[in-house]
Amino acid sequence: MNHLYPIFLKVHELNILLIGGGNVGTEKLEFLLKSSPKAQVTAVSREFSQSFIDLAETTDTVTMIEDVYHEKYLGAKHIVIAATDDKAVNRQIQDEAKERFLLVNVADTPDLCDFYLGGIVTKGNLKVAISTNGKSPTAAKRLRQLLEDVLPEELDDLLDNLNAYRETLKGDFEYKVKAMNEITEGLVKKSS
Ligand SMILES: C[C@@]1(CC(=O)O)C2=NC(=C\c3[nH]c(c(CCC(=O)O)c3CC(=O)O)Cc3[nH]c(c(CC(=O)O)c3CCC(=O)O)/C=C3\N/C(=C\2)[C@@H](CCC(=O)O)[C@]3(C)CC(=O)O)/[C@H]1CCC(=O)O
Ligand SMILES: NC(=O)c1ccc[n+]([C@@H]2O[C@H](COP(=O)([O-])OP(=O)(O)OC[C@H]3O[C@@H](n4cnc5c(N)ncnc54)[C@H](O)[C@@H]3O)[C@@H](O)[C@H]2O)c1
Repeated sequence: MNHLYPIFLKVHELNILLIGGGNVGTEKLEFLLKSSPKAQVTAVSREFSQSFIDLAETTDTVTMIEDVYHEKYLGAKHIVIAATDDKAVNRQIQDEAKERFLLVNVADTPDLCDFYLGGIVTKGNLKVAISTNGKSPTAAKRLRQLLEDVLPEELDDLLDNLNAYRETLKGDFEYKVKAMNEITEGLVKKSS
């Protein structure tokens, strides 16, 4: 069964705690910033790899704290991502985050995750998130690459135009739904 429910988080307005500044931590930060360049991230790690530091320094929204994990770092956070190479520490982070009802992701350990990070395609205002329910992150990556390639950049113009048209509609809600459905009908019509 696939029980996952995708949501689109405004991570520039939420506080994320990322623990572990090595290979996996860098990968998670890279994909986070690629999609959300102003993501508010506090990174705590015993030590940070040079690639993590280089990446973190590309934005002023990532703060690095060189320290071992302590539960005090969970304070004032909404979301936690554990990416240390110490399984016991990752488990401790998960336990202590759950006690505080925080949403937690233990990178690369599906059983300990409240949510998965997905493959993400951005075309202006359009955002497509991809998950394989944890079955194959590589397939999520390949699908992301495929969709990045086939979804035209013009999609964003289309969304802008539809938004402008929607603003011109004067009728009630029902009228607007009908008008929007009519004008977008061609998007899903199969040519015979
Ligand atoms: C999508 C993406 C987003 C991101 O990272 O932001 C992402 N993993 C990516 C790449 C990737 N990760 C790994 C490989 C090496 C190949 C391989 O091992 O398969 C590659 C491919 C590569 O790097 O080429 C290693 C790996 N990952 C997980 C496990 C454990 C397991 O599967 O049991 C292992 C084995 C660890 C080990 O061997 O010990 C688990 C998870 N990885 C997820 C997300 C979540 C499920 C997403 C879904 O539902 O599909 C989940 C469940 C939890 C999480 O981490 O959130 C990102 C692609 C971004 C992009 O390119 O667009
Ligand atoms: N590198 C990969 O591509 C990969 C692939 C699959 C699985 N994994 C697994 O993922 C885990 C992380 O791998 P990695 O390559 O990122 O390791 P890494 O050694 O590059 O990074 C681990 C980071 O965690 C930090 N750390 C360790 N204990 C800490 C603590 N108590 N508090 C704060 N920070 C702490 C270290 O300082 C380091 O920066 C490992 O268990 C590894 O086996 C890695």
